[in-house]
Amino acid sequence: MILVVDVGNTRIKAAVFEGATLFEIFVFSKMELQKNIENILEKFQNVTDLVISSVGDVEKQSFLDFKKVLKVHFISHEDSFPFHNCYATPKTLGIDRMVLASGATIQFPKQNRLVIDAGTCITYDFIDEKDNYLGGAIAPGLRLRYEALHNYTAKLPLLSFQSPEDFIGNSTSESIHSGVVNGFVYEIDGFIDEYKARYPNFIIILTGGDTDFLAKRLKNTIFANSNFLLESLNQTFQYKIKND
Ligand SMILES: Nc1ncnc2c1ncn2[C@@H]1O[C@H](COP(=O)(O)OP(=O)(O)OP(=O)(O)O)[C@@H](O)[C@H]1O
Ligand SMILES: CC(C)(CO)[C@@H](O)C(=O)NCCC(=O)O
Ligand SMILES: [K+]
Repeated sequence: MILVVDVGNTRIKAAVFEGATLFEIFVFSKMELQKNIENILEKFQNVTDLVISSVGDVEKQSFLDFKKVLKVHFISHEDSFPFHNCYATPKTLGIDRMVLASGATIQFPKQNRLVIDAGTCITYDFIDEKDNYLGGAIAPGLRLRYEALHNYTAKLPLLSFQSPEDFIGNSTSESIHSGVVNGFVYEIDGFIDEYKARYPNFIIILTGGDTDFLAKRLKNTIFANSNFLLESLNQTFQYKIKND
């Protein structure tokens, strides 16, 4: 069994796999990292490998402490990946984006793929049918937009996500919800339309913390899977051990 851990900028997500089978998912904060991993290992005593993809600011040492009991692997730019990286600055490409691109390449062979990860940031990643990773886009995620409005103005309150009544907001809160939520959805649909103008066929995979909310609202057909990064991490690791 392997334990995969995705360290994002907001939360940590972990999952236990045996082959392709996902047993359980865990979500926790950085503060509770070690305690949670200990609990997972207590529950799943057959875990032999810990596989980490991190874009967050968690100390490597927090994971290295587990070296006494299992093998610890940090997915890094030096690993083998199933795509050709055409990014002009491959070393600065986020490991989470590389893992998503691997998952898309492995799960959806021989086709153009667009991966949209709506997390702390929203990222777009495009891998063409010849398995060239081309790049994409990075923008603030949904929650970050609410926070930015509040943090960088004097008068705007910090609101929690709420579906806007209409695109014409008739109060401060409705204006904020419309700007953030409708703006987010229009932006994503707009990006997808740009990709469509360049590539007649591609599949769209949607993942990240805002998957369920977005899946209902986008006009395009998508594969919505909030566990796609965890599944891709498992597949990236299987690919790495076969190819290293
Ligand atoms: N319990 C929660 N805590 C924080 N964000 C949540 C929660 N539930 C849903 N969300 C939504 O998920 C988004 C954050 O996504 P996610 O948790 O995937 O981010 P993350 O942990 O930083 O991961 P990544 O760095 O991979 O984006 C926010 O925009 C927020 O609207
Ligand atoms: C964009 C984020 C923050 C998304 O999690 C992460 O992939 C990252 O830190 N990327 C580095 C920059 C890049 O991907 O080009
Ligand atoms: K993200």
